[in-house]
Amino acid sequence: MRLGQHFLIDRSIVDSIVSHADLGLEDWVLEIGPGEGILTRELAARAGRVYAVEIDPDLAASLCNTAPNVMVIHADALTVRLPQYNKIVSNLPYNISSKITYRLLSRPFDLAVLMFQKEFAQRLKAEPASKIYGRLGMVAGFFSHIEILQNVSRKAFRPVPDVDSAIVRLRPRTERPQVDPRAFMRLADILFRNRRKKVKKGLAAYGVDKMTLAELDQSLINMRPEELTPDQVAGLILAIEKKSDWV
Ligand SMILES: C[S@@+](CC[C@H](N)C(=O)[O-])C[C@H]1O[C@@H](n2cnc3c(N)ncnc32)[C@H](O)[C@@H]1O
Repeated sequence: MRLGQHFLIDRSIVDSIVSHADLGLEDWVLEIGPGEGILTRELAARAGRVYAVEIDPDLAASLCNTAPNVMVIHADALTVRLPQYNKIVSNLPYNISSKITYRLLSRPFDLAVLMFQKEFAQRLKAEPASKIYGRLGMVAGFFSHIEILQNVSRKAFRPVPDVDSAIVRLRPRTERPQVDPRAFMRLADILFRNRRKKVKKGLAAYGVDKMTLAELDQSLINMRPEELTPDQVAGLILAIEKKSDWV
């Protein structure tokens, strides 16, 4: 389904998502893809504000009178200028899971409770060197602590999708190495475009010259991208910046 319109019908799942978000009146919540508003109404009852970003014009129009503290934004969540929020709570449209996750991870937030396709949630939380670890796991693991809270049967949605789901909680890693988020994203992207090659090949594509490459930790740069932890990648970026005046 093009817009990923599978609506939650199981109230116990709605209650679970909302309770894991630990909401209070001080919270401003971003909801991506409110749909018919089953989650939106519960968020509005607990949080100070809810920004609900919905791409479908009919659904957006029908949500407008949900509650006085719900601001409906009729737009594409991938491109719209996002409002200020501190928590993100959404049953996401699965067709944009990767792109929206990359977008949200690099922006400030206190807590996110999100529903993803189950396999996507597993890739998000994947450990380095595991079969399913890739760019997504590296980037998500750099920016956040990830918990898979609960698996959700496909029967909790109408129409019933072809896949099961999982509720995931993300908390920002305040202790992460201080590298430019855009630099991290770019290097992770380049490394996994060359995932069968050694890390040094990806670094060359990132723009690192031969002299700088020779000064980096050789055991790291001779590994494959999927063997590197997020912090080892961040360490490489810091070392490159230190050894060259190249930013
Ligand atoms: C999986 S449904 C979830 C609906 C609702 N939150 C629920 O739990 O019942 C995803 C929703 O996201 C909307 N959507 C899809 N792509 C979108 C985009 N790029 N930006 C904003 N909303 C989008 C769909 O129209 C749909 O209402």
